[in-house]
Amino acid sequence: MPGEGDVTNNYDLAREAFAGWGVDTDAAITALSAVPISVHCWQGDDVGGFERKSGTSGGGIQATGNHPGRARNPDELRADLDFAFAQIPGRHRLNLHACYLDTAEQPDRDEIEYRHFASWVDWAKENGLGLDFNPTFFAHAKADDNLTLSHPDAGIRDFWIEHGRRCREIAAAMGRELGSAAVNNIWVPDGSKDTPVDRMAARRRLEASLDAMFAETFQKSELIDAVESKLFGIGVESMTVGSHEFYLGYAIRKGTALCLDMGHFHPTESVADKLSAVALSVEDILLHVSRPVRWDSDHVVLLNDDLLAMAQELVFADLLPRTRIGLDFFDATISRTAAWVVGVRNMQKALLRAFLLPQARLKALEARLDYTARLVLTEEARDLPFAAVWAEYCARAEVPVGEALLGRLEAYQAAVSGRG
Ligand SMILES: C[C@H](O)[C@H](O)[C@@H](O)C(=O)CO
Ligand SMILES: [Mn+2]
Repeated sequence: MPGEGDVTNNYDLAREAFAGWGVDTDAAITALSAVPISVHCWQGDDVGGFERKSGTSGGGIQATGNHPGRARNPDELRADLDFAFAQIPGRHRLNLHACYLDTAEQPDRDEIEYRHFASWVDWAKENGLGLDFNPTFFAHAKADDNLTLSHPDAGIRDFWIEHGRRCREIAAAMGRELGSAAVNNIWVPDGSKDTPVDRMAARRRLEASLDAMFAETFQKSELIDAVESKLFGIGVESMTVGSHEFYLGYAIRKGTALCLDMGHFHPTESVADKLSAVALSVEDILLHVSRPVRWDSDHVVLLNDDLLAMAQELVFADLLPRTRIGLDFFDATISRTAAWVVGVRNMQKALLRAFLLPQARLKALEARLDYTARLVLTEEARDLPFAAVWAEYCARAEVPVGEALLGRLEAYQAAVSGRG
């Protein structure tokens, strides 16, 4: 039965098989164990958050489904995350949105402070996790026009600038407290349903608001600012103010990290291909690993060609030291904890496969234009026993694989499905 096989024996055979290709499996496991994945809190409750008052505007993003077991408060969300992290090998990070504050108070977005998130920091410390952060520029009455930082009304812009400014302070304090820089990622839903006539004015307003928000400087050891582009969203089909070109230019000029979300481009565009291109001009990269199905649908990531290509680029182009890997999907039709576990493990499996490829040999073949040998070896390498190396890594980390994993996921889901 999968998950109960002879892991050690399988691994010994796999180690030999990879050694025949000049690949060191133990080095690959060590490399993988050093890559943290930033796990998005919002998969746990369908992007709801824990504010006591919230607006209706969803910013064009939506979790669909009504599977039982949604976390209803910070304690339930942390319990779900504890469970999920226990099924995932390695040490990771939690990516928190500002609307997931943990307080009996009712601060508006422009009033939030570090103390409203202190319980998350305590929990992260206890569990050896890093934290990342995001201002929440949606689900609020002042975002109901699908305009925030680029709104023509200066009062609304100022409200959101203050929110973003406070989020940077909070993220920097988290980074300081945990001794690991927090990424604070800016995504705004701003755009236009129908064809606008003054795109330039909207983009100038967004740029000026970002500049105001980023005015205060922080140590890079505490805070990494990131900006996230998007092609379009529901309700903003004709123009997104923060398009890819807008933010690529902004990140280059202002020195922020660039966030590439796999769901935010035309379906035939490859984010894997973009990595090396933007890396020549941008120092830090943030990934939102997602799976668009026909649109930015945010499905759970599969171990598919897109993910394998992304991981291979990160490893082969040596981009891992300056890339933060975050996940961004939300599926409410399945167990939310299972969604996390499957998504994170798939990202790790993709990276492991990349570490296990005969990189130097393939690059040498390409450099001497031997595309035939490159093709043959790339295809033959697909038959190597990657699964045995993954199972060994999981065994060393004492996390389950196969049927054993399914059993744990089902048992946890059964335990939480009675939540109201
Ligand atoms: C909740 C996130 O901030 C959001 O998903 C954003 O990153 C995004 O990708 C919007 O489409
Ligand atoms: Mn995203």
